[in-house]
Amino acid sequence: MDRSKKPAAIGVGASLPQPTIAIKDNTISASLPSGESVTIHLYGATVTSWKANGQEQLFVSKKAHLDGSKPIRGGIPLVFPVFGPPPQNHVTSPLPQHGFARNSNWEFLGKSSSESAETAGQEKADLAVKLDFGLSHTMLTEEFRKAWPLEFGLVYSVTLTKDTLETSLQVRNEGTQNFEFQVLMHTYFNIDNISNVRVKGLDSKTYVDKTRNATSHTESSAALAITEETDRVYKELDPAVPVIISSADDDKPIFSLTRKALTDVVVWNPWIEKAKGMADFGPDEAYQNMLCVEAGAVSGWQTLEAGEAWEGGQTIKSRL
Ligand SMILES: O=P(O)(O)OC[C@H]1O[C@H](O)[C@H](O)[C@@H](O)[C@@H]1O
Repeated sequence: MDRSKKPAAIGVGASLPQPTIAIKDNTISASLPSGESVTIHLYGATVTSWKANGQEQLFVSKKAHLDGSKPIRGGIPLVFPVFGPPPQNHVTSPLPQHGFARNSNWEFLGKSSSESAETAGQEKADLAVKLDFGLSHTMLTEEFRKAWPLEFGLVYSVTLTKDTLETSLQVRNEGTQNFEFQVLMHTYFNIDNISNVRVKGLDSKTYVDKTRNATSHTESSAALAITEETDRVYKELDPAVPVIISSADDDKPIFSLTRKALTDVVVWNPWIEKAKGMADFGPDEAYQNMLCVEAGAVSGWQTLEAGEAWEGGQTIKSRL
């Protein structure tokens, strides 16, 4: 990891309340003076808490392993360089499901804060704190390095503002040959009750239904209700158009999700039987309190030439 690229503090007004950072037990937390906070485990650079409007916005299973023995079941695990079970006869074939990023130890590169000059001292909405995390091929376990022997650098940035959480990933090819990758931000949203939410913004989009032998369909619902096991990869979405989790009662948005360079969106809920079957998912009925809406580039492969960089990300707005 090139440490000379550490982020610098920018535009910090000395007299204004500033974000605070706490580093404890392999987790990094940042809080804004207005009360919002975010926590990231270095294991997987997994965001495990995002509090806004006085409420936890992310779902984490009560049985999640937080000791680095297994990818964390909840929050925002980062999927890289392959989504799902790797295909056969591919460079990613020896890797586990969803790759190695979510089960590797990342390093904390530092934080930066910013506040727009026009609003400084008046409107705190623009105060932002950005935490950067790095993972490179030299940091992987020997097993993962053997399984994916390519030279890469990842910088994952988590930015908290009063109303949003942004996660973005930069992938650098530091080797001498091209490589292919997939990436996905596997966000587990915390919801009151699955029967009371709808997913909007998928209407007329083509999706692959992984619960029905990966068959292709076209979404006909403008407000998708989740009433059974759901595992769908929606393709070719305009990243600038939000996908919205809304309330079925009053149609108000609960979360909205815009993306950069991530044109696929996965919608996943394990429902009753699958939830029971996952040893790290609990309690069993918690499938009612979560919905994964995952921004990714997973239906094809991104090709990155030697020396080149790629960047993609998501911005989540909560309880608008
Ligand atoms: O159990 P995991 O490896 O964490 O995967 C959890 C889920 O991730 C994605 O949403 C996939 O589309 C699902 O097929 C998978 O079951």
